[in-house]
Amino acid sequence: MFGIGSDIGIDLGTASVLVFVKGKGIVLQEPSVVAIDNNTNRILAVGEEARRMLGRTPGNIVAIRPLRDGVISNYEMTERMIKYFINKTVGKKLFFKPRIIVCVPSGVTEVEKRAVIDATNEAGARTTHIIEEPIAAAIGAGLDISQPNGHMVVDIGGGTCDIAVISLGGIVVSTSIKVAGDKFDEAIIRYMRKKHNIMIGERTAEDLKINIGTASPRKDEISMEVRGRNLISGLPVNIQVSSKEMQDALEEAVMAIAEAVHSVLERTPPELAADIADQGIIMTGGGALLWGLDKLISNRTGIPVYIAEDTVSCVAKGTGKALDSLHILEQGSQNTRSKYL
Ligand SMILES: Nc1ncnc2c1ncn2[C@@H]1O[C@H](COP(=O)(O)OP(=O)(O)OP(=O)(O)O)[C@@H](O)[C@H]1O
Repeated sequence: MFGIGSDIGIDLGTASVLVFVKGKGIVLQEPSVVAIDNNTNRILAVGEEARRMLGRTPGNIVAIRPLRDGVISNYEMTERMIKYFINKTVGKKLFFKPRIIVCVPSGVTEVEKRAVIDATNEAGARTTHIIEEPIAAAIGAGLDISQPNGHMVVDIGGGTCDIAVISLGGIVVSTSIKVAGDKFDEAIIRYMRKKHNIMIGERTAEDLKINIGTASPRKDEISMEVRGRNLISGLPVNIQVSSKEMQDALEEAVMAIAEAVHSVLERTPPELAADIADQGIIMTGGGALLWGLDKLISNRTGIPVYIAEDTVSCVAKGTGKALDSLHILEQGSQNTRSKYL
């Protein structure tokens, strides 16, 4: 539990929730999962505990991911999850209420933002501000976005890939596509079924992606052995998979991301495009670690691409850093402001 009144930043992600407390850093990182009893609608567990229950529960208990594909798919559960994580961080009895910034996926609507603000206020916040994911990612990557200078951020998470051009603290051009880490895993599962007649699970697909996944050709081919179930015999089998195969499996998904980056650049005002060409494109989020994705985007756009340091916690760190500028946010309209400056 933390210093009463400490300001808090929350990265409300599709895959996980990270909580940042001013002066302490990241204090909580848990999966965005809620387990409920279907009969009574009572919450049984949240976060890591709920994820451990996945696949190990009787029929009346279900584990829900309240945020899916970068949008809030279950309103009530999202509210309850936010309250749970805030209480876990600061405790229920607050003498001085904290100010809280919540970073929401970019696909979230104004109505959903309002719901997040209400839930956060109800959980004990003095004031709540919403910050958009690309802005938080840019701040977390160490960019000075307050200047009249164009930066391009490509944040690839689990559910969405958010591409934004930022200048003077605001988003000038952006897009969000539902092609990111989860879609890479699905593409690998489909490939294994079609090419090898083998069914593999999500965890195995993610292992393949992380270990031998490839977005642009590798000089030295690598391979990995995985276990799956043969769809014809129904029996478990081991199979050797190569990085070239992974490149084929992932081609469509990674090209969709490269095309989306290209289309945002086409819509970017010329002065800002020139700044980006000089400084390069910054990639953040776990999906940015896919081997060769930086090179693929660089080849498609002709602009150098850099992966941010500590890319997975960039958004949470950026939300935390934005706490230092709360006074600027508070000069704006209370509780509804979504711009950084
Ligand atoms: N080394 C790696 N190579 C490829 N992918 C990776 C690697 N490490 C993590 N990932 C992928 O990154 C994704 C999670 O990224 P991140 O934690 O940034 O998502 P999130 O912020 O919760 O999601 P969203 O931004 O969509 O709300 C997962 O799909 C995971 O498999």
